[in-house]
Amino acid sequence: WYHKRNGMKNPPPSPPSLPLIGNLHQLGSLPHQNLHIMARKHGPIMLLHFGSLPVLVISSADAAREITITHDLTFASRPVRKRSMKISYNGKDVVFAPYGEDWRRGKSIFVLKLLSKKRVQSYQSIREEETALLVKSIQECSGRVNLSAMFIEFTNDVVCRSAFGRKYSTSEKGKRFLELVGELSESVGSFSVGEFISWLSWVDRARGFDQKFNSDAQELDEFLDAVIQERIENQEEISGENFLDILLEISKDDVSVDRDGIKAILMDAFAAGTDTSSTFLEWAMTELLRHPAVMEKLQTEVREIAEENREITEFDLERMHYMKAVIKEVFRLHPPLALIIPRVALRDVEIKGYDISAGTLVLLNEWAISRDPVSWDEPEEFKPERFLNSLIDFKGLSFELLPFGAGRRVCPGMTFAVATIEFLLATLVQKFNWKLPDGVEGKDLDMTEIQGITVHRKVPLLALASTSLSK
Ligand code: HEM
Repeated sequence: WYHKRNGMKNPPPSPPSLPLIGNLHQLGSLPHQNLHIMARKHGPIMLLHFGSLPVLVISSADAAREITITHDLTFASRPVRKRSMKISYNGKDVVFAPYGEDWRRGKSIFVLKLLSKKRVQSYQSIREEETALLVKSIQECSGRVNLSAMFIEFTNDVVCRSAFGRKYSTSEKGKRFLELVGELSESVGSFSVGEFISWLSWVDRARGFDQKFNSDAQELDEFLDAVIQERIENQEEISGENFLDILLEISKDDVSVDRDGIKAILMDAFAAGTDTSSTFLEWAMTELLRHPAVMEKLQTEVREIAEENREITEFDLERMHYMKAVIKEVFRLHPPLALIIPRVALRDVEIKGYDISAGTLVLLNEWAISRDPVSWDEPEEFKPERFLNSLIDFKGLSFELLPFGAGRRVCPGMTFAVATIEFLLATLVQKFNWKLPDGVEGKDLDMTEIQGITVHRKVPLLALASTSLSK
């Protein structure tokens, strides 16, 4: 019915669907896992329907290349949805902006001005200071360390200092700001019934979703406005060394970067840059605690390159080849954005012989791609060694590993995120020995996932740390 209506000659295989709701009921609470199961039966290029909206689900490296490189321009846009438009100031940001002039301008600000290699190096002192603070809190913790909570605070502080030049996690207002960013991004990321089935939009209204979303968005807007206003009124505080100062500087010459544009870009940095990195760190420590032999090998490498009490340098990190392999393996098994931020087809196109119509929503299931047995031996096993003599990287050219996406919409925060993650992870294994509390063995560690903005651990990760001298 759907296909006939859309006039498609050869649509991709589709699982059976229900009238009116399509396949929405099959997504469950962990859509990436359920879509993975469905793709095993129907193939790596699969067509679903959310309400009447056609949704293409991609689950292999080969098909991902078609979307992100071969037909990059056709799939360079994001769907225009009510909620994402609201928090992105009508697409004045980068993450949710439809393909066009605003997106291009915003993306080049991220790539060239806020997150260039040189600029990321200039944030090194922030990474060092925040890592030292985390080490200190672990040393002061007499019992179990809640690593999940610590990683969230750490990444929030690193992004906050890089974005605003100061931390907000200590004030009540600041804490509320971070909470709002989390809640709003999560609700944009979830599949709300009313967005796909317009006659059911009363369900969202009746549940109070819309009202809460709008009042949260307003509160967040007021916070950002106040921060910007304060900076404008205290010109002497402008250092030019954080996102806000750089954006204010750009807005002097470029009228298109107005107040809303600045707020939208700042919002992106928090929505896209905090939970992604803390989720990664949480899974990295989880896998190391589950695999003591990998932990030991990593500690040996790190401690040989940077002896115990010496601070690790960026030059040291470059020589830590095993650590880089561990990081790739964690990204492979636990991509923080398991379903890459949705794209949309701008025109009719043929993918591997299948007809895709303009307006189709595209979901790249990175979780499925990086577990595909066609690309990976023993895909469910955590084996960093697989990367030691391999050219596969996560920079967007190896389609079997795309935690940061690829093509025009690739993540501009990769260098920033990897610098933060590498430095913290190396320091944590250099300075401490780790084990699970209460005699829990690695193999018994609860690995249940939960879908928020990212796919993170359902149960917080608790661990015991001892200084590496007391092995
Ligand atoms: C481990 C950390 C991170 C992961 C796994 C991650 C992953 C991703 C992914 C998968 C996308 C979508 C790419 C696509 O559609 O092909 C994306 C987009 C984006 N990310 Fe990241 N990201 C991370 C950190 C960051 C950081 C630290 C920032 C900024 C401070 C950032 C800013 C953005 C922006 C602005 C976009 C939108 C790009 C566009 O639509 O053109 N990300 N990220």
